[in-house]
Amino acid sequence: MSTPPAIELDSVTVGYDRRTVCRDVSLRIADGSFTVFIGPNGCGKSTLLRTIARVLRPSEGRIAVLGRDTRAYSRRQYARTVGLLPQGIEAPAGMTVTDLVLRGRHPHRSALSRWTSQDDQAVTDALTVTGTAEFGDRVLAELSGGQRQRAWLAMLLAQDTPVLLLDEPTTYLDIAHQYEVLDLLAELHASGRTVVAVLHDLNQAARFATDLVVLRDGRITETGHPSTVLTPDLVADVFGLRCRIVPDPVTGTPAVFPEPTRPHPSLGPR
Ligand SMILES: Nc1ncnc2c1ncn2[C@@H]1O[C@H](COP(=O)(O)OP(=O)(O)OP(=O)(O)O)[C@@H](O)[C@H]1O
Repeated sequence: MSTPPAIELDSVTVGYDRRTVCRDVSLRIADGSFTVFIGPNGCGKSTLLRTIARVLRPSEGRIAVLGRDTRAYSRRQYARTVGLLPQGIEAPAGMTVTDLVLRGRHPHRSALSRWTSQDDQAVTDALTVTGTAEFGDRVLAELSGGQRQRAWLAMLLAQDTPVLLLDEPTTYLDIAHQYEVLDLLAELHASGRTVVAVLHDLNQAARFATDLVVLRDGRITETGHPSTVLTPDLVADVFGLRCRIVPDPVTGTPAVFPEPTRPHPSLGPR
């Protein structure tokens, strides 16, 4: 029997109050893929990710995760299966990094169960790999944006789910920490997890994704491997940007170089 997709959307329509954002979206995200959603601001990337995470409820259509309708999961079962790193979340006042990461273990424990060595290990590992152990005792509100982002990522890792959804996980991070996080996601992907992320940087998307999903105006316009999807025509069409695409000298994946959007004296004649 073939493996079911990690995530399957069947004619999903979703939005806010009476405003529809994504209409009739169907998509299969392969189990074990590293899928990246790209598209212009406001096209519905976060909305779709939050719908998969069950934060938003589709008005039409259905979503299945690991072959099972998402409505059939209990809250706890879903939190053990799908982890979400949302955008712009606030932690409760006074919460420390370690408190936050401990919360990642909640779905794995019942009210009566004891804290196990497995819980301990998951928390320690999450703090270590995200480089947050050194400020584990500090209050989140007093950290820099990048430190806070890594703390939320540590919580997600402690949750230890087979499916990870990440909405712009590199926001606030300096370039070294961006690549550390992306390399960490690549490692999680290599260990068999399904990673689905929203990224704005097309070069990073092309470097890390096994599959790109291109959205525009709440609809999917293209899906596939970055080397076939990412073309100058697609970038012009979807983002309205003229560009050249050359192989990334490090990885050979497509790298996007924009043409100037207005005359720029320092560029000289070409
Ligand atoms: N809570 C909300 N209530 C009402 N409308 C919303 C809400 N959140 C988002 N929207 C609207 O839904 C549309 C899609 O937003 P969404 O955040 O999904 O886009 P996005 O592709 O993730 O954008 P960005 O790249 O700017 O993060 C936008 O027009 C936005 O204004």
